[in-house]
Amino acid sequence: MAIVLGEHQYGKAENRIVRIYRDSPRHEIHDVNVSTALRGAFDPAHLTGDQGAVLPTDTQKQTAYSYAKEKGLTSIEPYGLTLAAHFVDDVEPVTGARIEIEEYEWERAVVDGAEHDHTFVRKGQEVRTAAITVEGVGADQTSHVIGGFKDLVLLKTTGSEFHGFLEDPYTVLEPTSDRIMATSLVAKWRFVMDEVGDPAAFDWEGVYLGIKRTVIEVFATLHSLALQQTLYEMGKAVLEQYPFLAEIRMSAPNKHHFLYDLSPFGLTNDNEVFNADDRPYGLIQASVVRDDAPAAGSAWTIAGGFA
Ligand SMILES: O=c1[nH]c(=O)c2[nH]c(=O)[nH]c2[nH]1
Repeated sequence: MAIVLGEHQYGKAENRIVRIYRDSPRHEIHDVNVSTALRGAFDPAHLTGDQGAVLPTDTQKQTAYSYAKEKGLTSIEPYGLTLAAHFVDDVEPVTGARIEIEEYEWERAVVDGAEHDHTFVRKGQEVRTAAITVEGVGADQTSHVIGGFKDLVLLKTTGSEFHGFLEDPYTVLEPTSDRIMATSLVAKWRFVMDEVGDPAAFDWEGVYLGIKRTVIEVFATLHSLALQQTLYEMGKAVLEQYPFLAEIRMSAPNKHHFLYDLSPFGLTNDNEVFNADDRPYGLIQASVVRDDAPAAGSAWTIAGGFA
């Protein structure tokens, strides 16, 4: 029996980078949280404490900030691709890099009925995400981009049913033909990089907004028989809209709203007053996949299963 070093990676987590474009009086803001992770032959650092191959996490941080200026930071996907490719291409021991990014959106403050040039109000909606993996060198190099969002909180007050489910001795849930449906949606979609083409010329912003719009439209307009059905229809609509997406993975907590019992007060409750239950929550997860899509390779892989 021998005890050996397993998979490992290292990097600087959660670099909170705010990039301002101030070339004109109308400033632009990009507010992101960037995590880097480098993979390669870093065994000596663990086994003997030899740092010869280790590019410090501090250097990774400095590079992430510097690239926000040097290479620009507008769309998070190409920024992540450039940063990941730099670590793999220019830092000898690095064979793979994964960059995870969250973006916090700001909207312009409105002053005297007009959008302000340099004052912003944080948007309370979803957080945009990206996970970029670059591996290998030269002609063997592969790049993966997963776009996404989390915390997109959606609620509809009708147009949702849940009945006809399997019942056993422990089933107490009443069927319903009219309920509130609410979730805080997480979605991640995988780009087919050959079809994206030049990342610098691709419309990352338009695609992001288009996916979000489609997801919201399906949630609103589909008369839902279960959150499972809603997820599938959302994913299908997104893949139909964008042929360069291979798959979409979604995680949807079912934020239960239970009708509150007002009968002790002699009141009827015709789907008007609910208790918004915090936990436990149903957790519905589904992926929707194009069956001829290229294999995912390491696009989703998190080394060592580290969270
Ligand atoms: O949309 C739903 N899907 C379920 O699987 C489920 N289970 C449950 O108790 N409520 C719901 N709602």
